[in-house]
Amino acid sequence: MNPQQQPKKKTELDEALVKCREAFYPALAVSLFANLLLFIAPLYVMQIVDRVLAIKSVDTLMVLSGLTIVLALLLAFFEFVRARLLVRAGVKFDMLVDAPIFRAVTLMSTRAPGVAGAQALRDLDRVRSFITSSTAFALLDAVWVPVFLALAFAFNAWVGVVGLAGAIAVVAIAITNDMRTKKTFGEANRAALRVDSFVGTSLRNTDALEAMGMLPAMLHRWRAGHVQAVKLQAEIGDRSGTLNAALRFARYATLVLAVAIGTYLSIRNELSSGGVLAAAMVVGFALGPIEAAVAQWPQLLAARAAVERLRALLQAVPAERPVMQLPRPHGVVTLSNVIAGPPGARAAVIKGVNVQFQPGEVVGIIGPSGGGKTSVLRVALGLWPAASGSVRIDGAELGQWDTEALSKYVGYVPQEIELFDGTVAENIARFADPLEAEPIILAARRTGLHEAILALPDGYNTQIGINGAALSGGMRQRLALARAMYGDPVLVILDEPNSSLDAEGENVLVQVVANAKAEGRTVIFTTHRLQLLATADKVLVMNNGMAEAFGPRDEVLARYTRPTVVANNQPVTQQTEDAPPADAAESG
Ligand SMILES: Nc1ncnc2c1ncn2[C@@H]1O[C@H](COP(=O)(O)OP(=O)(O)OP(=O)(O)O)[C@@H](O)[C@H]1O
Repeated sequence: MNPQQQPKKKTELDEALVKCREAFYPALAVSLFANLLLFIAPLYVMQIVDRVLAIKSVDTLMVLSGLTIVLALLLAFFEFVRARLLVRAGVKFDMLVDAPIFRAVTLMSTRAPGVAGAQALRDLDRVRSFITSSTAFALLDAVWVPVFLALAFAFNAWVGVVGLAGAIAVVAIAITNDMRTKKTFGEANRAALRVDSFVGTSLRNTDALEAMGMLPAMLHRWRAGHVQAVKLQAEIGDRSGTLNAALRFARYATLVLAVAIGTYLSIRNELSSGGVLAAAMVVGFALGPIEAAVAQWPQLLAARAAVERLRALLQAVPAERPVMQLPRPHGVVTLSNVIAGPPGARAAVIKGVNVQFQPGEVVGIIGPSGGGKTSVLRVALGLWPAASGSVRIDGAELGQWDTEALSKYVGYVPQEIELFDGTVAENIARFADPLEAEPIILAARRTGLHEAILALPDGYNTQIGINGAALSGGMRQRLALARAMYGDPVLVILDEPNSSLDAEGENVLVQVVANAKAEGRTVIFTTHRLQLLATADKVLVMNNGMAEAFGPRDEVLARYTRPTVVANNQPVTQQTEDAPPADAAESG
């Protein structure tokens, strides 16, 4: 159904990030305490070297060591609390965005089929694990680096200068690296996504791949993309290796400088021997978090890219505006001057369609392949938004309807049957929770499936496999029909519902359509076969995205065909030679 478009501004992701940030503040505070406690070690070393060794007091050694161990325990406690806070922040983030992302992924894949869905769910995992990762810890620590540098200055001005110079060197290395890697990183990401998408579509069509020996050609094509992705990853790996080497050098050089300066000051009696050791430790601690944060930079970039992709996804499929609940529709469907196409496409596929379908009316849509039959159904369902004109149900534009509420009154059998991994009952009931036996059995009976389902190994509880793999093509189509007839569908839309049906199945379908009509439902179907078309009150001929003809069945068909007589005495028609848009003349 038609999601209400909102201006591209804040998404649920941004709101979740703000909430997540709030959860970060306590973690940040705990980080400060944890980092301050780190400074116990240099102080301890200084006391030991300068005092304990000088006075040779075992008691002082024991007291100082005991105290330091207690403080180390406190440090461990802070680390423990911080880890828990971050894990909770990650879970909170996930909980806030998982439903909107799943919704966006689902809607996006009906509009632009591909594997963007799998990628988005992986991105969600990536962002959540980033929040709880050692990278997030390093970043939290890095925030306090200025405080440690200030402490280093307080300890000794020269030690502070060395620490500051080291920090500046590390940050400069990181910035240079970021500037050099950013482009390659983006390219590597896009290449990996292209390969993912290719694998996703190929794996869906493995029968054709294997049966027609397309595997080597596909392997060749996959490899080309894969090799490019691997090369780019290797390039990033190389640069990351250089970065780490440069970082290590900067850190060692800074430490050596700190010791050298400390020793020089010690020679001039401005610093004690313990002070020299402590100075090296203070500088090490001040640089540690920056170095860790810089080393984890690729993870940060990957998480940032994932956030951007998720944000773009949520902007493409914005949340619905809450709308007022409307009463059960009667099923009047009106398309007024509708121009539409797949989301994002420049050219219109439906080019100005004006039709109205009434409750209790059966409309058959015919026309040449590519004429726009499926597309007009997609527009009527709101799967494709109207670029101009309007689509109304009972006079209210699709946007005025609550999508979920309206969907209950819609039964749809798509051209490519989509069933979901679960039981027969779950699929008929559209995965309603809890499942109610009565409407499920009613839908099965309406479509003549009840007995066939009972004959399955587990009856209604039979697992049908991914996309109904465990069922025959005809059974899949009939199950999809039962799902469409589940509940109280006011609008029944069937896109070539008989393409996989045998004669018996087709008879059932004709009966289902007749019953739906008798119950006052609006039935719209596309077909290439005559038997089903005979049930239509009206015929819409779609050609080149336009409604070429719309009116009572016989009137419309007469424009394209000349009467003929067939064995079963059905009023059947044949194509005329001059006007052949409707391939409905193929015999069923
Ligand atoms: N997702 C899409 N993206 C771009 N173009 C599309 C998309 N879906 C359909 N089209 C184009 O819209 C036109 C109408 O397609 P549509 O599937 O509606 O035809 P149809 O009449 O149902 O054909 P058929 O009888 O073969 O199913 C075609 O030219 C098709 O290429």
